[in-house]
Amino acid sequence: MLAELTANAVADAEARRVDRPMAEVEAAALARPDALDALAALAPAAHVKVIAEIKRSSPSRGSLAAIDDPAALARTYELGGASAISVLTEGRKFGGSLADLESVRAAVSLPILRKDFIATAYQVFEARAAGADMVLLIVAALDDATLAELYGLITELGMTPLVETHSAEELDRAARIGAKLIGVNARDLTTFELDRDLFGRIVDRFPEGAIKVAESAVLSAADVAHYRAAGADAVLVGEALVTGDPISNLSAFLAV
Ligand SMILES: O=P(O)(O)OC[C@@H](O)[C@@H](O)c1c[nH]c2ccccc12
Repeated sequence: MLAELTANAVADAEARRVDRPMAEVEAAALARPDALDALAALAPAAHVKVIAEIKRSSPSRGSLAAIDDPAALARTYELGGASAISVLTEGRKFGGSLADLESVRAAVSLPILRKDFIATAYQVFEARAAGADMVLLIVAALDDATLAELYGLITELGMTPLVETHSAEELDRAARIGAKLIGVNARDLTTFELDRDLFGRIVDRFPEGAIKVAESAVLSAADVAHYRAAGADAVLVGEALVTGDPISNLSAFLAV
């Protein structure tokens, strides 16, 4: 499943590249104002930080919300106290696009994550050209050489990689490339199974000083409290915010 999602995302990017060659995207990326400092925005604090996600659907959960105006939802997230915004740009299974990210960029001043299945330099330049400040790198989808290469390119462009893991071994791989912002996804992207306790089981393997993000399966303040008690600096929340009332959910999550 993860391999297929990644192969399809790369194929879609290659199709876009026919109309918009690398040189053009690279120039657009370099013409953007500097990326925002996501490490500062998500730094450990006395309260948990929320990365609020814009996601229309997912392969595991099906259709979630229409989200006709992603910019308006992003503004709501910002007003509600989110520290960063995640925009799913994958089109086939998640219903997102780079245009969503661009419209969110124009609407908020929070750091924005391009959430997609990134495996090529072209996709990284696309992210920056659309205004992203962070790019997701899923360790399970990348070999060590590609992971290191994309990590380097993202940082060179002034952005912050969010390195996503789903096991102690993957956390070690993230540590080895010097990742400073690391997520543990409760959902296994190869089987879609959920394991809310994974974060707590492997939290000790986070490298010193890295920001700890718990991803997925936050439906209530109790889930946030569960991750916070296990040591999460931030939680990445999608479904609960796109299907419920974002303001009241955010305020409940931030009160943990
Ligand atoms: O909707 P949830 O359960 O709150 O999860 C959000 C986020 O963690 C999830 O969308 C996600 C985590 N890692 C991913 C990688 C690709 C696509 C999606 C994801």
